[in-house]
Amino acid sequence: MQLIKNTAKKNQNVKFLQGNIILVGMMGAGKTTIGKLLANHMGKTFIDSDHEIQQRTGVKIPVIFEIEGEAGFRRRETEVLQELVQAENIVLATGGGAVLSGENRTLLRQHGIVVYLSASVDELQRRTRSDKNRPLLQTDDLHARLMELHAQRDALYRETAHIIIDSGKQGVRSLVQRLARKLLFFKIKKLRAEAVNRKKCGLALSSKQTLDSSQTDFPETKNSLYE
Ligand SMILES: Nc1ncnc2c1ncn2[C@@H]1O[C@H](COP(=O)(O)OP(=O)(O)O)[C@@H](O)[C@H]1O
Ligand SMILES: O=C(O)C1=C[C@@H](OP(=O)(O)O)[C@@H](O)[C@H](O)C1
Ligand SMILES: [Mg+2]
Repeated sequence: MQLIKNTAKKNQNVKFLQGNIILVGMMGAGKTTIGKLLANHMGKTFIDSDHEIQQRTGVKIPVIFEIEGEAGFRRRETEVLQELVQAENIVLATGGGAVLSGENRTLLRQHGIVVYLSASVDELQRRTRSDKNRPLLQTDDLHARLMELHAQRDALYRETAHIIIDSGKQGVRSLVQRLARKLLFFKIKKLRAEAVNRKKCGLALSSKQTLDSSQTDFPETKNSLYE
């Protein structure tokens, strides 16, 4: 009986949370790993922008960096993101540098709930130290490089995200469950804010019988679920 209740509740939540979820964060934050599990948990399709770029070019990311430089990779990344965000009901894992462009940041925020998976530099170092597929991390001093990238990017991830979650403190499965709960609360909060505003707009209309554009704008839900 409990199982039936739980399943019914999960199905309700799945329906309620239709739409895109977009993961941003540093290399090693877990965007690809958590993204796959989250998509499975929420009945969404998983897409990874790096994977997509590799599919389309037929080569691995280090080869793109070698031939076209980082600038060439960034052009491809923007192009692919513009296309991928048009999908519906996906979990999109972006590459760690996607937020470097203002154009990308706006695009991502407009097309889904953006989640910043944050982690300490020590944790990121543990997770990426033996990786050969991240050209920006092929250096003698991995810790210093990660510190530098984190200093450049942390504010951009925060600016882009609707939700921030620390990905460093627990196993991946409980992280996915915690994130799913946060997404649910975020949606509830957003709908409440919209309902309150509709009510306000209605009252303003009946008293003034006018409606200008500032009254129709719903409040930004920006960064409303920080830990
Ligand atoms: N929350 C986590 N806890 C422990 N290890 C993790 C976690 N998230 C990812 N990892 C591990 O870190 C490595 C990098 O993860 P990945 O998903 O590729 O990160 P990203 O796509 O953000 O660069 C992988 O080996 C993965 O298993
Ligand atoms: O942070 C970055 O600039 C990059 C992150 C990588 O993706 P992950 O964040 O999935 O490792 C990949 O897009 C490329 O190597 C550049
Ligand atoms: Mg990844």
